[in-house]
Amino acid sequence: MPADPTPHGATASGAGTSGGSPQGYRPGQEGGWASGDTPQRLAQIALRDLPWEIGVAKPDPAVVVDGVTRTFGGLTAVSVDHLEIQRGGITGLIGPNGAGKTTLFNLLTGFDQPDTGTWSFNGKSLGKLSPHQVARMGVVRTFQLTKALSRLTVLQNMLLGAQDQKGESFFRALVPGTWRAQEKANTEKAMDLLQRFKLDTKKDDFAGTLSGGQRKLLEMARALMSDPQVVMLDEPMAGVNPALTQSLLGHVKDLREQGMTVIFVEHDMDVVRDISDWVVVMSAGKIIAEGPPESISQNQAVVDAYLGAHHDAPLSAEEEDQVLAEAEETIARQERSGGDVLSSDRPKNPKGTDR
Ligand SMILES: Nc1ncnc2c1ncn2[C@@H]1O[C@H](COP(=O)(O)OP(=O)(O)OP(=O)(O)O)[C@@H](O)[C@H]1O
Repeated sequence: MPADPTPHGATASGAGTSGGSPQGYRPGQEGGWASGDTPQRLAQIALRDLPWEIGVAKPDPAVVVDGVTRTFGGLTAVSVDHLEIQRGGITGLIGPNGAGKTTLFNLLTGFDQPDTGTWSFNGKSLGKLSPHQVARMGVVRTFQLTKALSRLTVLQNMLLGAQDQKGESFFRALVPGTWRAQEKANTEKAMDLLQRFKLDTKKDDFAGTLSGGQRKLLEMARALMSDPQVVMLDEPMAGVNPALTQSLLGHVKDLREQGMTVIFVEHDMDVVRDISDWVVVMSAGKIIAEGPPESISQNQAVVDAYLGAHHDAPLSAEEEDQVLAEAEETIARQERSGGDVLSSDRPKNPKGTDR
């Protein structure tokens, strides 16, 4: 835990009152908000003043998680007592391989169902909803291993991300005039986004021909087709070459500037420090710390469970064997499930991070 768990002299009592106003600051106060501050700036100020405590209430939470557990056989993959995600902020979710980050993403977005617990967005329960229904409510995610469909073009992939595609409905399809207009609007929107992500010249290329970084960009652009309010990014930088990293980072920051709430999983601590307003650390399914980025490296539990790991050293022969065994297990599991496995099934790095 931090030496001073209530930095800047804030108290826990200021947190937890929803309604959109950060507590503990008044206009004109040193370091406080000014009338011209953007909602994002207000979110940053509000988060900066919170105690660095697990489960701390946020001034204006977009997502609230309570008592969510998910077990696989005897393994507890996720066990989160209470977590609030501040609206309009960028929250980094970090932790060693196998900590439960992807499983938590899967649960929050309807790709998996928990054993226990509730979670909500804007006060509305997201429990028992399908991924499609969750996306309609405004919460979308991307995947560690991108789900771009290789044999569809870039533009077709984008159009798949659009909500309320009237052309998908049988009865509406009988009245093509209704969906042609929407298809046109969706195509225009897709092209705007592709331009923003510098993929417009590739619109007719098959997604399978894109580089790893370009696929990540496509996945992010596609997620935006449904006008989400919360965007959950699972390792957006993994496998991206340095030339594209800055561009991707810029796009993530842009999401916040446009008023979206961002939650992202990342192993690269430089990236986490650069873009996060708040960091949540998981280990063995539990949240072991929460705080602003600068608080994390001071937290002994985090250093012990994650940062202090010898993850920059080369793999030993035993660790290589472990990676190979896990890869074989993943492939076998993929074959058993007909190839449709979630990204959480990929092999783990025994060093604790992917760096
Ligand atoms: N479908 C599944 N079946 C069985 N076990 C699973 C399944 N999905 C995840 N697990 C297990 O749950 C634990 C949490 O996995 P998860 O992928 O959520 O961790 P993570 O923090 O996202 O790791 P990484 O950083 O490697 O992606 C791991 O021990 C993993 O092996």
